[in-house]
Amino acid sequence: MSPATSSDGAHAAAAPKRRGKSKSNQPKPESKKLLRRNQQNLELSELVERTKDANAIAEIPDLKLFSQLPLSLMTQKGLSKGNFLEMTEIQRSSLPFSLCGRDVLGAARTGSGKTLAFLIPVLETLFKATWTQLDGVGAIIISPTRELALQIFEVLRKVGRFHNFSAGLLIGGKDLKGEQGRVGRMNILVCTPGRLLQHMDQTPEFSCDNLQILVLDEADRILDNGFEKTLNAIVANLPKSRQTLLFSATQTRSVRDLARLSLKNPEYVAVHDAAEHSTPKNLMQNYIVCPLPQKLDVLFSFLKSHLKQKVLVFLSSCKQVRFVFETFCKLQPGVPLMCLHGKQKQAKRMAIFEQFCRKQDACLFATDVAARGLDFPAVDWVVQVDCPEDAATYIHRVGRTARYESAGKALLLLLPSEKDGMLEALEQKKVPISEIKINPAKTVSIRKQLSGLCSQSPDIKYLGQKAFICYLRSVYLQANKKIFDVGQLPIDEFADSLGLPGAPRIKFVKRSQAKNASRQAQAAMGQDSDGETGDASRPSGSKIAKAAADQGDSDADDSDTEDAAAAAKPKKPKTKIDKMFEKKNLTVLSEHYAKLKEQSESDSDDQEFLSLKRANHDLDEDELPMAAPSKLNHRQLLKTKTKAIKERGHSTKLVFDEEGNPVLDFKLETLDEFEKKQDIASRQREYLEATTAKMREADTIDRSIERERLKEKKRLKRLKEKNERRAESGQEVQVTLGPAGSDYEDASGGDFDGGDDSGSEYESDDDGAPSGRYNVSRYGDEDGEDEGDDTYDSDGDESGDEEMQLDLSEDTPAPRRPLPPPQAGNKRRLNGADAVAVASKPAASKPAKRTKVITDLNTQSLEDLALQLLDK
Ligand SMILES: Nc1ncnc2c1ncn2[C@@H]1O[C@H](COP(=O)(O)OP(=O)(O)OP(=O)(O)O)[C@@H](O)[C@H]1O
Repeated sequence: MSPATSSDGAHAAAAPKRRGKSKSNQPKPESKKLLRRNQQNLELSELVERTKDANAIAEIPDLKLFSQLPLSLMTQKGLSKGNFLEMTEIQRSSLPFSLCGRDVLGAARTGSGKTLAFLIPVLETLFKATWTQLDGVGAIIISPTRELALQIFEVLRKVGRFHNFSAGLLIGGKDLKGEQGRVGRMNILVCTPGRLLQHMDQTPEFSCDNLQILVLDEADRILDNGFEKTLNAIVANLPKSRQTLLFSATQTRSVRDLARLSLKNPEYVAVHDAAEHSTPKNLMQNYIVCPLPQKLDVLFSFLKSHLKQKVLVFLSSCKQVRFVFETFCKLQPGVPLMCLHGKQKQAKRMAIFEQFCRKQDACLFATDVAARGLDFPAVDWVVQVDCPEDAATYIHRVGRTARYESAGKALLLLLPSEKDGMLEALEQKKVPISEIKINPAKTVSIRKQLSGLCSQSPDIKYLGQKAFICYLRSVYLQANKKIFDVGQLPIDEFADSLGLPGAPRIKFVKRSQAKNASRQAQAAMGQDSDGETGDASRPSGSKIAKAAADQGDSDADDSDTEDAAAAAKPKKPKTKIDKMFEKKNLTVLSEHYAKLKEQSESDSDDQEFLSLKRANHDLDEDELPMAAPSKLNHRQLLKTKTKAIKERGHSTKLVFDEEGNPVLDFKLETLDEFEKKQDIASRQREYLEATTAKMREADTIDRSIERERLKEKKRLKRLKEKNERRAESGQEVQVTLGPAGSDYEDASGGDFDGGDDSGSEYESDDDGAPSGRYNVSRYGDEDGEDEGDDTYDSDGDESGDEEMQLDLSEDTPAPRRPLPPPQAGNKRRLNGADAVAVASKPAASKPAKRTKVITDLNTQSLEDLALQLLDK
C-alpha cells in the first residue's frame, strides 16, 4: 500500500512462479502479461458477480473467516500477513453490505475492529473499479483527530500493502505545500476534516470528482456541532453518487445527520444493540466518590500502588494535564510519566503516542484528544480523574482498555455533586459500573509538597492557577447542569489542594451575555460561510458542550481546530466575552505568562485558554455573579464597530523625525547611499559654516542690545546729574514722560521715565550721542494742567535754561522761551493717565503751553533741528 509499499502490485502477486524450469520452457514475457491480465479479469468479474447480493454473502454458512468473503487476493494476502484471519462481529455483520456498495452505519463496542470493517471495503471498491493513479482520489477516510488518522493510515498500509494504490495522510501540523504537490496523485486519503477542506480550498490540482467511497470514523463526533460547517463544506465538494460508511461505538441515528450526507437506503449495523452492556465484556468498571480537593491525593496514591501497570489518566483540560504532569514528575510516584494534549506540537504528540504504545508500564496523562479510537496496546487502567461530559465520552475513554479480546479496568472519580447525574446517564447507556471505596490508610496527601512546589517555582504556581481556572471553566461550560454545578464546588479548598496560596479570582458571565456571544459567533459563522474554523471552534446547538470541551482546553480535536484555522480565511473575531475573560484573568496570568509562553509547546496555548469557545449555554443567572449589562446588545455593538472600522479606512504609517515632526514615506538611507550622494566632509563644512554665520548674527544682536542698555544707563546718569545741577542752580528740573504704567522714581527725587521699553526712547552711539529716534515727551502738573515747561535735550546734555516747545506736526522749530523757576515739591510722579488727561485739554485755550505728540521722527532732521535751536 502507498507508493512505497505497493510496488509489486496485484498482478505480480497473482502471477504463477515457475522456478527450476529451463529457460526455453518459460513463457515469453508477453504471454506472461497476458496470462496475468486474464487471471485478473477473471477474478474481477467473479468478485463483481459475488458482491452483487449482500444477503447472499451474509448468508454464507458459518461465516467467520475473511477468506470466506468475496475479497481480492491482495486484500486476502494483506489480511493474513497482518494476522487477521477471523472476523469480529462488526466485520462479519457489516462487510456483506459494504462490499456490495451499500451505505452502512456501523455501531459496535470500542476495540471491536471497526477499522478493518471500513478499510476492507475501501480497498475492494477501488480494486473492483480497476482504479489507477491516473484516476485520482477514489476514497476518503475522515477521522476527528490526527493520532487516529495516523493509526488508520498504518492499518491501511498493513492490509493494503499488496494493492497498487497510492495513499496519503492529510493531517494538520504538517507542511501543506509539500502535501499539495502529491495530493493530486493519491487514490486513498486518510485525513482530518480541517486539513481536507484546506486542500479542497487551496490546492488547485486537488479534485474529488471521481470519489467512489467516503468513510467517517467516529462518525457521531464528526457529525456533531464542532465539525458541522467543515463537514458541510467538504460534502458540498463531493459527488453525490458515492458509497458512504459511518462507524462509531456511539453511532448517530439522527435523520438530519444522515440527510446531510445524502445516504441512500443505509444499512444500520449495530451489533451490540441487543447486548446487555454497551462496553466491552472484559472491562471492569468502578467509580469512587471523591471530593474535589482530594482528587490529586487519590490519583497520586493510585499511581503509587499500581507501579507495574500501564495507566491512562484523563483530565478535562490541557492545563490540568500539564500541571499534574509537571508536579508529579517532581514528586516521582515511581512510574514513567507522559502527557498528551492538543496544545503540543504535532511531532511531539506523535512521539508520545508511539512511546506510550511501546511502553509496558507507564502513566499517560491526557485530555480527550486520546479518548476516541486510539488503540494503545495493553492498557491496564483507564482512570478518569475529571468526570466526562457525557456517557458517550465515558464509553470512548474506557474503551482505550479492554480492546479486542484483552481485559481492562476503569476507574471514575466522581464528585458528590456529580454522582447522581452521571450514574443515571451511564445507566441509560447500559454501562455497568459499581462503587468502590478508597482506603484512607493507603491514601497519601501531596498537598504540602504541592504548595512547596508552588512557592518554590513561580512557573508551577502559574500552571496551577491556570489549571484551577480551566477546570472551573470546563465545569461551568458543561451543558448538563444536572451533573455539573460550578456553584457546588469547594473553590478555596480546591485551590489549596493544588498548592496555591489562594483561589484565583474568576468571574463568569450571565446568561444574556453568553447568548449574545453565541449569536455573535453564529453571525460570524454566517460571514465566513465555508470557513472551517466555524465548525471546529464555534459550536452551536444542543451539543455545544461536547464540541467546546473538545475544542477548548480539553482539546479533543485540536488537530482540526488548527487545520480549520488554517483553512478559514479571516481570524475569528473576538467577542466581548473573550475580551472579558482576558481582562478578568490578567491578574492571574502575571508576568510568568511571557516566560511560560516561551516554554509552552504551543503558541496558541493562552489564546485557547482565554478564548471562550462554547458560547451559548443556558446558564442560570442567579447562580453566578453578573457583569453589568451593556446598553447596546452585541449585535448592535458589532454593527457599530464594523461600521467604525469601515469608516476609519486604512491606516497609514507615520514616521517622526528627530524633532518630532511627522514624516510621511520616510525612508532611512543606508550609510553607503548617504556617502554616495555627497561627500560627507563637504556637507559637514557647509553645516559648520551655516551654523557659524547664524551664531555671529545672534552675537551681533546681543552686543547691540547690551550697548544700548549701557548707553541708556549713561544717559540716565547724565540726566540725573544735570537735574541735580539745575536744582542746585535754581533751574527747573527736566522730566521725561513715558507711557502709562511705566513710571520710574528717580533716586534723586525727580520723576522721570527713561525705561528701556518706555515711550521715551532714543538711540545713541557708544559715547551717548543720539543717533536714532527721539520721543518727545509731554507732561503736566499734578492738578492736570499743563505747566508749559516741556524740555528737550537732543543729546542728553543740559539744554541750558531755555524751554523748548515743538510743534511736531509742522516739523518746525518752536520759539524758545525760558523755563519757569523751580517750585518747591517739584518731585512728583506722573503716569500715563496723567499724561493723557493733560493731553486731552484743548491746546487752543492755552496756546503758550502746547502739547507735544509722541511720534517717531526722522532722526537726522530732528538732530538738525535740535542743533539749530541750540545755536539760537
Ligand atoms: N479480525 C481481527 N482479528 C484480530 N484482531 C483484530 C481484528 N479486527 C481488529 N482487530 C484488533 O482489534 C483492535 C481494535 O480494533 P479497532 O481499533 O479497529 O477497534 P475499534 O472498534 O475501531 O475501536 P474504537 O471504537 O475504540 O475505535 C486492534 O488492535 C486490531 O488490530
